[in-house]
Amino acid sequence: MGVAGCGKSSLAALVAQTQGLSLIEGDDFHSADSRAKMSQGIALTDADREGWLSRLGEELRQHADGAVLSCSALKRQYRERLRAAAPGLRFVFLEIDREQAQQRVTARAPQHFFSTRLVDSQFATLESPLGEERVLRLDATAPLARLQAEVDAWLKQGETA
Ligand SMILES: Nc1ncnc2c1ncn2[C@@H]1O[C@H](COP(=O)(O)OP(=O)(O)OP(=O)(O)O)[C@@H](O)[C@H]1O
Ligand SMILES: O=C(O)[C@H](O)[C@@H](O)[C@H](O)[C@H](O)CO
Repeated sequence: MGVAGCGKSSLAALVAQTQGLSLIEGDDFHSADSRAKMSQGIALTDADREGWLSRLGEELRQHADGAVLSCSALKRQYRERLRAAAPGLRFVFLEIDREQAQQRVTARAPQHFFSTRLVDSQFATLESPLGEERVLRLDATAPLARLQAEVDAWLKQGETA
């Protein structure tokens, strides 16, 4: 989880591969309207995210033996929705600052639907998950291989906040 550009998709794909788990790419489950809004620089609302979270919850239920989900999960209420669908769900929080996120989103803009104008709104919406159960905070600017190793170690050792 984390704001646009923090590296959710990149890390989730690596973790899914090394753990032998299915990958659920959260962006694939946004409605066409939501994707159009984001590409036009219009931030999603709770109502926009409602059906999306239901679809993601359904995906998690269908992968009861485990999966890796890349999902912004910016607000606590969104995370609670996902936890309700998958009790014991763990969250890896990729923490990044505004400047770095903006840089990454701008650099990938030619190949990505997400508008470079929406980075500020991602930070305005973000409610830190620190203090919630089963959350691992990682520095999103560390090399991907190191992030993946940290996640693997965390999964192996059991819960660490
Ligand atoms: N640890 C990292 N170090 C350097 N660059 C990274 C790292 N993780 C991701 N990136 C790069 O940052 C950009 C954003 O990564 P990615 O698409 O995985 O983020 P995201 O959080 O899934 O974004 P979104 O949800 O907005 O699609 C990509 O260009 C990716 O190659
Ligand atoms: O909740 C949201 O606002 C969205 O899920 C976004 O975070 C983007 O889809 C994603 O980051 C793509 O760049």
